[in-house]
Amino acid sequence: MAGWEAAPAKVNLYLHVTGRRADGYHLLDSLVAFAGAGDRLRLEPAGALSLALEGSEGATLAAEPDNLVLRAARLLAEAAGIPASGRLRLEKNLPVASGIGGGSADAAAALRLLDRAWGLGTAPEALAALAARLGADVPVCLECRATRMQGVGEILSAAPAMPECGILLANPRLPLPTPAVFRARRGDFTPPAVLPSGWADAAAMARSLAACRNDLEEAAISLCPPVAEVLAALAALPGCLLARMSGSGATCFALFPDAGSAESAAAILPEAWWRWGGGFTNPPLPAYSALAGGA
Ligand SMILES: C[C@@](CO)(OP(=O)(O)O)[C@H](O)COP(=O)(O)OP(=O)(O)OC[C@H]1O[C@@H](n2ccc(N)nc2=O)[C@H](O)[C@@H]1O
Ligand SMILES: Nc1ncnc2c1ncn2[C@@H]1O[C@H](COP(=O)(O)OP(=O)(O)O)[C@@H](O)[C@H]1O
Repeated sequence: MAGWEAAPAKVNLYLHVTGRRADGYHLLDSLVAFAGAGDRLRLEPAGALSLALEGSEGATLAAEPDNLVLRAARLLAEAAGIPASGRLRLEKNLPVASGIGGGSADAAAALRLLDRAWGLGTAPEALAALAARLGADVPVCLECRATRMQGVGEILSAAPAMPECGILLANPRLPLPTPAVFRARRGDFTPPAVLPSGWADAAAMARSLAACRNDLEEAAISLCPPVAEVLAALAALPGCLLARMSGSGATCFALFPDAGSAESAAAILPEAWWRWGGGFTNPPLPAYSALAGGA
């Protein structure tokens, strides 16, 4: 039986809203990276499909029938024409509804884990299509490594070569639902970013990213003013190279030269906040990659 499958936190290093589709969904351009922080998912042998929640944030999310992990499991089983089975255990460490895609990462982890455990060998493109049906962020979470995301999340391409870099995540423990933030957004659209093929070090990456923005930051602050306090606290940390909000918030991130300085800086932040400091995760996952040109 498979071990723990990692569901790392997704970080939008920049997020440009470039347009809007006729159905109301927003067109995005975003560089997405994955932090060492995350949830974990495990499958144990059992008959009927079930889900048990554990971990520091587990109590905030009931094992309701529409949990994204169960939806992913049922969708995969249905596509394969098999009954969904097994006892899933989700260790929930990421705050819920916080702009770091915990639910999307869990759904993607469920697709990877169950495809393997059920011996399905689903083609990467077919798995990515199932992922897109579960949420706009699930395809990029299936990749699980630094990726450029466009369209509403379905157009994925290789990220610039990422340097060694530390990342700190901080959330004021206030949930912020994604639809409300998109609804509150005002202003023009932003063109897609122009990115180099890679960065020599974290400082060069931060300088380049500083020319980009998160187009949802203003809307998130209007709905949840403490986001501005988190951003100010991060920007003031010694060694901080860039402070910005991730996704639709309320989690904000700060970049540091290395994982050790991000970890030390996290300890300075208020204990009442959810905070994490460390490095990025960038594993090669060729078996599940639907990126043009493969891994
Ligand atoms: C904003 C982003 C950036 O990575 O992240 P989060 O803040 O959610 O982590 C994502 O695009 C979110 O993806 P995801 O969380 O999967 O969104 P979904 O469940 O598909 O959509 C929730 C709702 O957000 C709005 N939505 C979402 C994505 C998009 N490109 N345009 C939208 O307008 C729609 O109102 C939709 O009904
Ligand atoms: N396994 C899950 N983890 C987190 N949220 C989930 C999960 N399953 C369903 N949800 C629902 O999805 C919504 C978005 O959750 P999440 O992915 O954490 O948000 P965000 O992408 O903003 O970080 C939550 O409000 C929650 O009710």
